[in-house]
Amino acid sequence: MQLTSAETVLEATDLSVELGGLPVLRGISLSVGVGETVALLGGNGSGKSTLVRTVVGLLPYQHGTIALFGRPQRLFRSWRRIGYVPQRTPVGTSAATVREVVGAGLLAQRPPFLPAGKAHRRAVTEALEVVGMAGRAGDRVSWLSGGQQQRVLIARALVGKPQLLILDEPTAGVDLEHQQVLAGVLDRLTDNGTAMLVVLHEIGPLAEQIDRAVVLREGRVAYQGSLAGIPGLHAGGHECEEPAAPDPIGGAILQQTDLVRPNGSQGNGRP
Ligand SMILES: Nc1ncnc2c1ncn2[C@@H]1O[C@H](COP(=O)(O)OP(=O)(O)OP(=O)(O)O)[C@@H](O)[C@H]1O
Repeated sequence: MQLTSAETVLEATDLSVELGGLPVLRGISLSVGVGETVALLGGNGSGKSTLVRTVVGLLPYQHGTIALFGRPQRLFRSWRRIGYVPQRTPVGTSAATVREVVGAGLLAQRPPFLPAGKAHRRAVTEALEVVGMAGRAGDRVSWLSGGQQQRVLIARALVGKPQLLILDEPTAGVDLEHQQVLAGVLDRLTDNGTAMLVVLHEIGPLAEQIDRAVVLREGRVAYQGSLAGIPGLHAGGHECEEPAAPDPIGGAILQQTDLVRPNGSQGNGRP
């Protein structure tokens, strides 16, 4: 189904999530429109993965609403319109080939009990070409490095040509060259109207295409606005020239160390 550019693809309103009886997300409101790229930032344990996992229905929420393509999440059935790359998933023990893993991203679009047809195989090859892994299509994923496995998972999310792409730290463990390739790919997708919600620790080469940043702190939205408006943010080594005053939401003051630690070493734990 075609969407007009005015449409909101994802809208979360006043969302609260408890895990293990403790609040993890509190009063989160966030939206992503057609062709828009929203970066989700924040320190370790601030709730980024919990938010995206809740949006894709992997975790329940206790309060608020989520709408996907204009429908309440509980009534939403067109999951093929959404591509999701979870945070660094170990696939190292799997005997599946690269082609099979990427092809799994098309299962929902294939008639049951029929072998993959030409169009299916072409789509898989194209998705692998996008991430520079077509030459490894027949290899077991367990033979690949962590960064290569990550690129395969990105291909799996891309293969169904989703209209909303949710990526949880897609560049973690991916070398700079392939981060740049990925940035180019995502840029072309947004030009074609794909909406993106991307969890990032380091902005890196994706900085250019981020339309809006949402910063979480202790399970709340601490800032929402341009990347340049985040004080002291280093976007892949490029310091913002004139960091504007933050637009704190909920009175939170941002600290750079909360945003761009590459190795996730500082944990502020559960809010
Ligand atoms: N299943 C769970 N049960 C209880 N607590 C959980 C569960 N999953 C996550 N948490 C807690 O929720 C908080 C937020 O975790 P989350 O993984 O969303 O953070 P994050 O911002 O993605 O962190 P990171 O940048 O380190 O990946 C953490 O304190 C975490 O311990």
